[in-house]
Amino acid sequence: AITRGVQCPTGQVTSNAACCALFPIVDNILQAQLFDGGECGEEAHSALRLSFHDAIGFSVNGGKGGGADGSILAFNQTETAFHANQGIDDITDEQFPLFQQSGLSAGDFLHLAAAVGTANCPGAPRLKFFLGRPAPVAPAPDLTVPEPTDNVTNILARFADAGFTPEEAIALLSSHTVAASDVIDPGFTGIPFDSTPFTFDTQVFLEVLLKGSFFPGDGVPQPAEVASPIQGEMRLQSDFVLARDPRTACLWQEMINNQQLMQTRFKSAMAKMQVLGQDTSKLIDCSDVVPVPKVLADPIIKLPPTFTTSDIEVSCPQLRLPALATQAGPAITVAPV
Ligand code: HEM
Ligand SMILES: [Ca+2]
Repeated sequence: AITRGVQCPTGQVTSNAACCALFPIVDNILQAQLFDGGECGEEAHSALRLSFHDAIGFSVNGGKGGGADGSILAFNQTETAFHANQGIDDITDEQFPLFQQSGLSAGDFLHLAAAVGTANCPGAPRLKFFLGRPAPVAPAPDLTVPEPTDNVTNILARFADAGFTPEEAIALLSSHTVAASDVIDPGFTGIPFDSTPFTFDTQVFLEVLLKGSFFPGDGVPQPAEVASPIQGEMRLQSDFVLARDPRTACLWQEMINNQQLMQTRFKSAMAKMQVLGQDTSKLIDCSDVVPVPKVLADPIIKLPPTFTTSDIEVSCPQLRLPALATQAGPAITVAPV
């Protein structure tokens, strides 16, 4: 095979010499320090969420923020005070000194961190990374980040204003397969959104559609949540309504047990999101610095123990549900992450 590209002083091959500087940042700053040696843990999850909360501060109609520019990191005092960014100061606090050490712009550092953190989650697609975002000029204004109490009309309108179709919005929500809540339920942290918060599988699309009966933490329903199917799991109201609304139900349901579809759609929606508001003609494709995620040995998902297909609240009747087996054993409780 012909090797195209350049060999870096550190040994790796990349398409552009400008990308060589990123390998030591990926290995020594992101993987070794931020992600505890390459884990799909709390920091990887939060780095992915942060890329969304940064990028979505944008409007195709103008008048909002700079999009995927790192403003939430550079101007963290301002943006972390917004209600929708509650709890996100944990990850901006961790990233800020590492960003300063890296020599990258805030946007490049934050969006590289999201791509690398996601790559630590088995089953994830290998996200792209483009280098060269200028320093952000100002914080994003408040009220650009969707809230879990928002209705479907408002959520889709905000995504559309930022340039995303409903299909892309649902694709981006694949991220809730590696996610947990720290602030919805007062006094309880790390409450996962599906039973496999360390695996980038399609389990979340299934579990959000199952009949719900539990509230995690102290068991008191909060305004942002609705009953979940599994003890210890949280179901966001926004995920619940998006999974059932005629405008998005089929986009949601077709992800169930379709690892390939989820990966393809998530990868392309993330590629768009991570350069939102940027002049892409000035960016360099450094995607080959992103680690290759582990492939799932078995991407075929199962219903949680005791559930059957009749517990699925089918909301897209025109689409046939995949045949799913049920995991053996008694009802499970999911542990905090
Ligand atoms: C309708 C849009 C969305 C809403 C309403 C929403 C809401 C939330 C909420 C309330 C949390 C829990 C925060 C906490 O209690 O700590 C959360 C976590 C998370 N969200 Fe979203 N989200 C949305 C879209 C997205 C998108 C587009 C992404 C990424 C592309 C994303 C990635 C994540 C991740 C990875 C977490 C877990 C963070 C962690 O475990 O530390 N979300 N989301
Ligand atoms: Ca999962």
